[in-house]
Amino acid sequence: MAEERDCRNGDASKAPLACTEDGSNGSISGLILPPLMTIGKSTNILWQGCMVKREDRQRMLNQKGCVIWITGLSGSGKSTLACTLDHALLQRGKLSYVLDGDNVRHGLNNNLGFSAEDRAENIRRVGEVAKLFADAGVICIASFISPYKRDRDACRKLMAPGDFIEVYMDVALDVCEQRDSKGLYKLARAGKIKGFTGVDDPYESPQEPEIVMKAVNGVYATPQEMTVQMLAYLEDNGFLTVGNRLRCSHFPICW
Ligand SMILES: Nc1ncnc2c1ncn2[C@@H]1O[C@H](COP(=O)(O)OS(=O)(=O)O)[C@@H](OP(=O)(O)O)[C@H]1O
Ligand SMILES: Nc1ncnc2c1ncn2[C@@H]1O[C@H](COP(=O)(O)OP(=O)(O)O)[C@@H](O)[C@H]1O
Repeated sequence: MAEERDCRNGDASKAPLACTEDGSNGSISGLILPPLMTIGKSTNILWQGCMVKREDRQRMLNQKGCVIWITGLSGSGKSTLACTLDHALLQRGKLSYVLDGDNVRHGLNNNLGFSAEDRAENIRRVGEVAKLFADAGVICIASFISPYKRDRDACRKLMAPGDFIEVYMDVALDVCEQRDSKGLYKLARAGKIKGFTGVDDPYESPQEPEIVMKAVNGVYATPQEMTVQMLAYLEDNGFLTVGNRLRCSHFPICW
């Protein structure tokens, strides 16, 4: 006989053992069970909650998790800004983590190329990973070309309003091409790389990014100046302090 379990408390040890074919697990011996869900190709699944919440982690870290999404052409300075900001936050005792296009494509996304479909899937996965980092209370800095507005907007929608900070590196193509730190533009112009963003693949500029990094009187800000601007934004919008530090007495059991 199947053991009866209740999953209402979000406790792994109490996961439901039975379900009906219509996706609900119905009622077993009078227990009212929450409905099982179908998410994409996953059937009969339930959200598993834990006692420790995002707010608790944020109070422990004294910061608010968020996603800083840096978008722009190759060579526009995304990675440089991401790493400089990451370093500055560390020095302030804040926990951040950089997700960078090149790096993520070494592992999680090493089965993806640069077709429109693969770029969309790349950004979808990264958006989900970034959301998990933010849920962990981390300031997640995502640095991706992310050329399509629809894909970026889908990532924004994963987050609570205000927690997705889109930063547009508005750097002219010819400037990026002059920098060409990896020699990729040269290869693209020579026809040795097909579908290179800005050369023979599109880049859709953000319409309403939270922050735009662009030239003023023809001069681009340094990565350090941009980092100062980013820190001010995070400070002004309450991401660097939550006050009310976490205490053990907050929980029913103090370990
Ligand atoms: N065809 C093509 N188009 C654009 N970029 C290319 C391409 N092929 C390789 N690369 C290198 O891959 C880096 C971009 O990866 P991303 O994951 O950020 O791209 S995307 O968001 O999925 O469009 C990009 O890194 P960055 O220069 O840091 O942007 C390039 O080094
Ligand atoms: N604000 C800036 N001003 C001038 N050069 C920059 C700036 N930011 C980055 N660079 C240089 O431009 C090149 C590309 O920067 P990178 O951060 O790798 O861009 P992306 O990640 O967008 O491809 C590197 O050589 C970097 O040193």
